[in-house]
Amino acid sequence: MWCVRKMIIREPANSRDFKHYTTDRLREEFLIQDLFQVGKIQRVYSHIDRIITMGYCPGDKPQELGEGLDIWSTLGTDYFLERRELGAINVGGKGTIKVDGKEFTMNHQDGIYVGMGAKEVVFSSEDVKNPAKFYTLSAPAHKTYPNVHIDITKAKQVKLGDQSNCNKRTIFQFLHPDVLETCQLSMGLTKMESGNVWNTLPCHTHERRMEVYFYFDLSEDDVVFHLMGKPDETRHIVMRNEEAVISPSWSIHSGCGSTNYSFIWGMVGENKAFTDMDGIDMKDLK
Ligand SMILES: O=C[C@H](O)[C@@H](O)CC(=O)C(=O)O
Ligand SMILES: [Zn+2]
Repeated sequence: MWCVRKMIIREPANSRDFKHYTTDRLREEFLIQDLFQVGKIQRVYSHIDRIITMGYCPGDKPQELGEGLDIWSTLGTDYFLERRELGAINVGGKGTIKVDGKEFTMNHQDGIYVGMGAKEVVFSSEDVKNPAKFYTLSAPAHKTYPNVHIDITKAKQVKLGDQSNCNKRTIFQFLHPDVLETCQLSMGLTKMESGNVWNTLPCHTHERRMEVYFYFDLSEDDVVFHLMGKPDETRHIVMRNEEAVISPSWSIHSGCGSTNYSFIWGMVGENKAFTDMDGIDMKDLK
């Protein structure tokens, strides 16, 4: 893992090398920690589809999207969103996001899409004691679509699973073609019901898109065993509250919690077809 001018860089991993990774190596390559430290910004740039996973947690001072970054030497542009789009969901207290002077109120669980070309994006918290936590993804873009604020009631809902399989959950699709337009970024939030612990089972891959999962709503003593790898060669990463994990296109991404939890998923790649998945038969898992 290496850090270039305040952004951690993650290189892609191939599935043949992946088989030999130790627990430490798995965590170094795929796990993203320390997303929300008041007054600090976390940014992890993956060479897989060039997705950037970020955490903004403003204290008494607002935070600017590209703050502290040498934009030219990291992104090769004059400003952060010159050739990029962005999605964010607030998992903390009330805050605001100002996009080129227009202020969007961001309540807990509100999402936003910011299109290519926005010059200034500023994150603020209303109450420093209960700061906003903006989980933010950005991907390369080549066209400008309008900025849209989406509260959770405007997200498209899909109910999946059942209590007897411990996987009853609701998928809230925020950045989805039926809700708003993006170039390539898809994003949403999945909530497990009480007593339900398995996400994304039966599991899948999607050769055409990579995905990042961000787990939250967990207590200090709870964990999610996040499963990854080729379906016949799985590994796990123990994840704690407010940590994210990168999933290459060849990898499953599923998990089992010590309790119920929520997670934000984000995808980039060839298409935005949420249902374009290569389903894995339970019998083929190893
Ligand atoms: O490709 C789609 C993603 O893996 C997730 O949206 C799956 C998910 O939220 C779930 O099944 O609970
Ligand atoms: Zn997926």
